[in-house]
Amino acid sequence: MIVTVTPNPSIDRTVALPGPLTRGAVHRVASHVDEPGGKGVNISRACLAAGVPTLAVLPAVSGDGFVRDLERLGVPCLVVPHAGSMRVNLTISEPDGTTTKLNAFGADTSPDELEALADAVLARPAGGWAVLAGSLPPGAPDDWYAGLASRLRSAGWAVAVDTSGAALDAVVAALTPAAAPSLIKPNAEELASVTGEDPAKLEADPRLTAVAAQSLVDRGAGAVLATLGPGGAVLVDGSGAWHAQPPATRVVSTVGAGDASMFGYLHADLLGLPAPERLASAVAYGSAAAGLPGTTVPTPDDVRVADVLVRQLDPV
Ligand SMILES: Nc1ncnc2c1ncn2[C@@H]1O[C@H](COP(=O)(O)OP(=O)(O)O)[C@@H](O)[C@H]1O
Ligand SMILES: O=P(O)(O)OC[C@H]1O[C@](O)(COP(=O)(O)O)[C@@H](O)[C@@H]1O
Repeated sequence: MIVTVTPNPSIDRTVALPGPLTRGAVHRVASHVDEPGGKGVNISRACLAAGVPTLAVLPAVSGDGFVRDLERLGVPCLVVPHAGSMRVNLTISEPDGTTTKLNAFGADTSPDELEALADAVLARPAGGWAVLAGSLPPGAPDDWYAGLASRLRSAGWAVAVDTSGAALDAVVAALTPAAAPSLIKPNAEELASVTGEDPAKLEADPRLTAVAAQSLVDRGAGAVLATLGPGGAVLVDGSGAWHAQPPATRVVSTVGAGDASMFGYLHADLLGLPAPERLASAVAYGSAAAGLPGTTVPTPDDVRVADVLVRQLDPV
């Protein structure tokens, strides 16, 4: 079971351009599509495609188009009543795969709404993974994920966190072996921001990434899956460090690649696979997502795990 919590979901609007984007110019779009998105929502959609039981917990105006779209897709969801309108995150997709994202803040949340989101998971019998994912909406305290991760761990959940900025800083500041997330999934920029490294150097150097990731494991994180875009990903846990190189990929849209890699990791974990195979699954899913348009979620048929090259890194 994978329960996802997305406190700041989004309508993902993708406009595909017939040629390169020129700043300041008027463009005619080749196509456009709206999809229900946000990090946990995408992970629940990947669960559905792979037959993994899931529940997507999110705030929304009940019965609005976003919820109807999720229901139409068949995504099991628990919707906490929300007063504001759903944000729209805009992706501009160019024919060479260049992806430009403009992410909105989202509508204000309230303490009641946040507690209802937390209760929705805490009221369930613990089992499997709880995934806390995406930015926090305006009005949420920066340490909301850190506090919820600790409560969920105490209740017996395995907890995965994928966030950025002040919310990620707070998760890292609160790391202790007893209350830390079981998995943190930063990309190079996010890992750099909490370790003081240079993101470009991390992307180019899996060994340096492993050292940065190990510093979070040393402070209590169960494992760190550091994704490096075209450079694949590095996994560090208490037992070792590995790097995985993706298969050759014709990139169409990288939106949702990180969410797909989180799903690939969790799916392999639920199957009881060892660390190198969890990493291979993460990278195969991420790269499959990068080869699909918009926020399209990969299905198991899209994924080429056998083409991912995994190597163990020397002890950090
Ligand atoms: N240009 C690319 N080519 C091949 N695979 C990619 C590319 N960009 C992303 N991926 C795959 O998606 C995963 C997640 O991408 P990344 O950009 O690091 O995450 P995020 O979306 O969280 O920033 C990578 O580990 C990789 O497997
Ligand atoms: O909450 P944030 O950080 O604004 O991110 C939300 C956006 O990220 C996505 O979940 C995609 O994330 P990834 O590209 O990192 O997988 C989109 O669906 C959504 O628009």
